[in-house]
Amino acid sequence: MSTTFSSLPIVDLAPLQAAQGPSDSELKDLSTQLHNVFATTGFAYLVNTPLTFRHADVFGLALEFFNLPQEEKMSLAKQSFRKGNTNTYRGYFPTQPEQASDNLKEGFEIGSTTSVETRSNPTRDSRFDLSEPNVWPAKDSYPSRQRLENFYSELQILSSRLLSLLAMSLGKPADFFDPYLTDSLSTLRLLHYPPGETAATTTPSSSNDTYSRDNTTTPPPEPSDPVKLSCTPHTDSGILTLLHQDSTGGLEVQDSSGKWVPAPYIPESIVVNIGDLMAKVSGGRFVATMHRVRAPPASAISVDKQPDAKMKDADGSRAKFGRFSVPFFFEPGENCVVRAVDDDTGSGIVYGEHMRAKMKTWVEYN
Ligand SMILES: O=C(O)CCC(=O)C(=O)O
Ligand SMILES: [Fe+2]
Repeated sequence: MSTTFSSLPIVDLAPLQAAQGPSDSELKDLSTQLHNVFATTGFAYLVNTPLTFRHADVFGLALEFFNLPQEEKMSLAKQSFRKGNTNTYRGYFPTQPEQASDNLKEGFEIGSTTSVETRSNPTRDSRFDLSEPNVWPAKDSYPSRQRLENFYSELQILSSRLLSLLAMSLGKPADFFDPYLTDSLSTLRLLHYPPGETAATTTPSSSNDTYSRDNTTTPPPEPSDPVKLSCTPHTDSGILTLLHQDSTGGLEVQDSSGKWVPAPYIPESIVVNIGDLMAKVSGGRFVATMHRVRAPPASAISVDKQPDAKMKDADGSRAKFGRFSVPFFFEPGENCVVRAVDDDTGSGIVYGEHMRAKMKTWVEYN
């Protein structure tokens, strides 16, 4: 049950780093901790994760992409942004200030590196191919492709381990959700929020026009508290989200009373939250919490970015300014039938159909 809170809990994943693996009692303890945070705040920080990527590595990968010339980024744009392109689901999306002044972000998304041919029975329609291959800049423009793919794999493995712990916490065997992950559609997204002067002052939008797999819903009104947003209030739609945010700040999470609680930067931490799908699968025990991002101030340049040699601004790119974040949306396969763990009625929803229906309401696909 969602609760009030004034800060997010911290879950220490150090036991997952042990060479000999966690003990049974450590696993049980982690499972209970995760259950408790996801049943209350729905959001937590993870520290001492087993990832080999440090924050500087992660934001280096993002900066290298966003510092590419705009035309090169647009050559990777999804079809809804560049008609001649064939990629419908993976690739680049630019900021769209004319569509949503409270949703100012550019992004680059990749899915699994498993080739589509090896995937079982993808259901395609003419508009969106959820299993389409990734698109990439030329090798010498983006030498970090392999590292980004490795990062995706590490995040998928970590998410799977967390999902096993959640299965245990719901009274199921650790491998209960393994079938969900056949041909998983997880997405790794690099995000850049340009500095605040371009973001309009706004009361939070009631539009559903987020550029993402986010589920944007109407937040409670805040007439006395107009804020500049660059990511409009939403819940995420999948199983879990693992978020790397830089030190700019601005992420806020809504508690059950409607209050927005800051989720400030904690060095080397990952923010984790439950998506709509996992809230449903848990039979309502876990909560998919609303969150948003304040527009970064015009002066925003976080310490993570400063020492990087790639900061040179040859083409006038302003990518070094603003906020960077890297969410990983952990999602099941397209053909996965999703139902609540204790629901024996046989009903369920096919995840791919659910995603396609949702995408029709997102501005980037219309
Ligand atoms: O940039 C952030 O910190 C959050 C992004 C987010 O919530 C999303 O992309 O779903
Ligand atoms: Fe989100």
